[in-house]
Amino acid sequence: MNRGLLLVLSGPSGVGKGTVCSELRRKQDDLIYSVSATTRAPRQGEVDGVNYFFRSREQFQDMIARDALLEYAEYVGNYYGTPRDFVERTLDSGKDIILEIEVQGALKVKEKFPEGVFIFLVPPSLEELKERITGRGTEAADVIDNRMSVAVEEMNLIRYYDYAVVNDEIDAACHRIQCIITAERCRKDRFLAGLAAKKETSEKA
Ligand SMILES: Nc1nc2c(ncn2[C@@H]2O[C@H](COP(=O)(O)OP(=O)(O)O)[C@@H](O)[C@H]2O)c(=O)[nH]1
Ligand SMILES: Nc1ncnc2c1ncn2[C@@H]1O[C@H](COP(=O)(O)OP(=O)(O)O)[C@@H](O)[C@H]1O
Repeated sequence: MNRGLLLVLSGPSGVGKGTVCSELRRKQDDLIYSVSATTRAPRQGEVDGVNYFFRSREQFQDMIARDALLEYAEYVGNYYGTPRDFVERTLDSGKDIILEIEVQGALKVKEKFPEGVFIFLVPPSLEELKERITGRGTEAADVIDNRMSVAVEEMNLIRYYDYAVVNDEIDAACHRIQCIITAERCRKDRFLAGLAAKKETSEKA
C-alpha cells in the first residue's frame, strides 16, 4: 500500500486557516482532517473531539511524556499538538491527511516528514490581518497585539514552505489549495509509476 500525502496548512493566526480549512472540508471529502489537542478553553460552539481535544495542562504534559504527539507548540500561553497515532495510521492506510497548525509546529513536522506538502496561507496585507483578528471578536486587546507581533515574525518563515497561498477570498484560496492537492497527487502518481517502470526494466535485464 502506498502511503498517503501529508499536507500541512499553516500561517499566522487570524489569516483564515480555520475558515479556509472548513471550506476545504466541505469541498474535498477525500481528505482526512487531523484534530489537534489543546489546553486552551473551548470557544462558544466548539465541541471536544471535533474542533479540538480539549485537555488540561497535566493531561497534555502526559501526552508529551508518552511521545503521543507528532509535534506540539506553546502558543500565546497554551499548548497545541497533533496526536501522532492518527496521522501515522491514516498515512499507512494510503489516505491523504491535512494538518492545520501554527508555523513552529509545521516546521517540526517538516523535520520528521520532509516529503510533506507545506502550504503557507498569506494575508492580503498586515492591516487586513489585524482586522480579521479583531473582527473575530474572540480575543482581548492585549492578546490581539501579542498575536500581531507573533504574526509579523511568523511571516519570515514563509521561505521554508513549498507554496504560498494568498487568502484574499475564501473560495479563491480554497480553490488554489485544491489545485495544489491535485498537482501533488499527480506528481506522486508519476513518481510511483516511474519507480514501477524502473523495477520492471531491471527485472527484465
Ligand atoms: N503546532 C500546532 N499548532 C496548532 C495545532 N492546532 C492548532 N494550532 C494552531 O494554534 C493557533 C491557535 O489556534 P486557536 O486558538 O484555535 O486560534 P485561531 O486558529 O487563531 O482561531 C493557530 O495558529 C492554529 O493553527 C497543533 O496541533 N499544533
Ligand atoms: N478570505 C477572507 N476574507 C475575509 N475574512 C476572512 C477570510 N478568511 C478568514 N476570514 C475571517 O478572518 C477571521 C480569522 O479567521 P480564522 O479562520 O479564525 O483564522 P486562523 O485559523 O488562521 O487563526 C475570521 O473572522 C474569519 O471569518
